[in-house]
Amino acid sequence: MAVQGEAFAPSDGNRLNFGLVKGAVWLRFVVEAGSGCHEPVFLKLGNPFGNRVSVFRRVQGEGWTLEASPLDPVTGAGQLQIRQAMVPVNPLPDHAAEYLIRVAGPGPVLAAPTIVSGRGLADEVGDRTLLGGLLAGGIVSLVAYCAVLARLTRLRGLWAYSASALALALFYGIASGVFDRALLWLLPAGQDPFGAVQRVSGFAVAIAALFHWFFVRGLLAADAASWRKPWHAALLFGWLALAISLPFAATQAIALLSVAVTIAALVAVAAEIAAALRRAHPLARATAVAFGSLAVAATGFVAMYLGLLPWWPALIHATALGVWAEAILLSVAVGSQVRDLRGERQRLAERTQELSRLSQRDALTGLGNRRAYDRTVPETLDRCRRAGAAVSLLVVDIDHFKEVNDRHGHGFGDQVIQALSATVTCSIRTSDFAFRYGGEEFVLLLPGLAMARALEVAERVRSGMRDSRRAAPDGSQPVVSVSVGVAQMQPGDTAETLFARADAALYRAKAAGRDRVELETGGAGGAGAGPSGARFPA
Ligand SMILES: Nc1nc2c(ncn2[C@@H]2O[C@H](COP(=O)(O)OP(=O)(O)OP(=O)(O)O)[C@@H](O)[C@H]2O)c(=O)[nH]1
Repeated sequence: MAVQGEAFAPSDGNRLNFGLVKGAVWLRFVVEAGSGCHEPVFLKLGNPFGNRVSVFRRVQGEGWTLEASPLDPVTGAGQLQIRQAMVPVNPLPDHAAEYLIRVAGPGPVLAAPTIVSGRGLADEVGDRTLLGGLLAGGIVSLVAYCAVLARLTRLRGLWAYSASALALALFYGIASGVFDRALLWLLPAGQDPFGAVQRVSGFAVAIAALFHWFFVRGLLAADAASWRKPWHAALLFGWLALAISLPFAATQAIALLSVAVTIAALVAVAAEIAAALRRAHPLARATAVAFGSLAVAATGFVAMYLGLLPWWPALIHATALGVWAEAILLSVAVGSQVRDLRGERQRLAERTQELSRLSQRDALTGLGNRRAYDRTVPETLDRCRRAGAAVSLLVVDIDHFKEVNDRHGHGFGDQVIQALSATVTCSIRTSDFAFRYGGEEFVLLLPGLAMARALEVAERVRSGMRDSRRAAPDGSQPVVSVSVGVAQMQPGDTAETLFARADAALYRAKAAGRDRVELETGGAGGAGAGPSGARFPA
């Protein structure tokens, strides 16, 4: 290849691409004498996969000399990078110079020679710094994003996703040369940087694929804990241990292992998605589309790398786009799942509230049941005691209810219970409480009412019940009466002692002939401490 003076102008028009060739590629070019270019010009051998480049130079009339290896980062004085051989091609004013360049590597060889000016080279370094910045920013934001999402959704698999993204970023960083300096710095003296590039990138892809599998498992697994099986961790740590011993391992073996692990992990991901699709997991389809887009791009990239497809740099970006497409699709899917979960939580909260309300209601009368009684009475007594307010408790029991049932049937008995409930509800204020304590026994809790007013309420219930009539199945309108026992809270009273005194009063009302109101006769916890009993005969 002869480089003419006018062809020195760096432009994309000078880009030659020899594609992927197995073995070695030899390039020969001549720089003619006095070509009149004074700006430093370089032949850049784009060589993204870390092949070896040797440059031989011959000035007119002399023998071939091996240029200081352009791949030696030390002697290259900043012009040489691991995968970019920069060969200075400025012609001598009087002599033509001839160059022979050999590009070779253990795998496919790519040689894409480009003429760049010194300024172009500086721009390229700037571009690379920008790319490095974007990559670093992208990684940090992706990890932060995954952390926030993981916290919000409690989907642990998202940590695996950010680990996968980190590993993939490592691959891209290495493939694009962003991490060259770091890699050279880390590499023990005497180690082959090209082999290291291949091994580290192979490892990075395999680790990305492994973490991807963990992520998809975490996302789609039927049993949330199953993805954390110990052998997953063992696999991962085994792999990391291999990665640590990287510089000492054989390149070919490691490359093969990397490919095997990558393929196995990708097959596992596909199997996971297929199983989730069969189970109709809500995220299965989005994951299939997302993973599919990444898989198509990555397959194209690998095919290109293996020489099955023509070299097309855009495919590298397609893989990056695949990653982003996956990230976006999964975000949308996870977001919609979060929305569904929020809705579900809201519905559950409402249902729980409803159930808790129902669990404290008596089905026949709609009044508070025994559970509501047990919750409300101690609380109310406490509140009234602290406020220094009086509180009275009434126990109301239907007289001869067994007889009512026996004579007129249980249906009619139920109607009587409902009638008592209605009478009770009409006789108290909204701030009072009424409970169906047991079968035909009701309890009224009247905060703020002392004995005299409580008696009035009790009497209202008793007379109201007596006056209310309903037709029995036999056409008669039997009178159904109730007996009431009344007690007022005394210092030291508990719900139990207060109830016991009201119940004792009720017992006396029953004993005295029923259809009457009886007051307590004892004080808190026993006899003699309270107001004296009173009787309201029918
Ligand atoms: N119809 C109906 N009957 C009930 C219900 N709950 C309890 N009972 C009945 O109420 C009756 C209560 O009878 P007892 O405890 O002997 O009392 P009583 O017959 O009212 O006699 P005294 O209380 O002494 O006047 C029983 O026959 C129970 O079956 C209910 O929800 N519906």
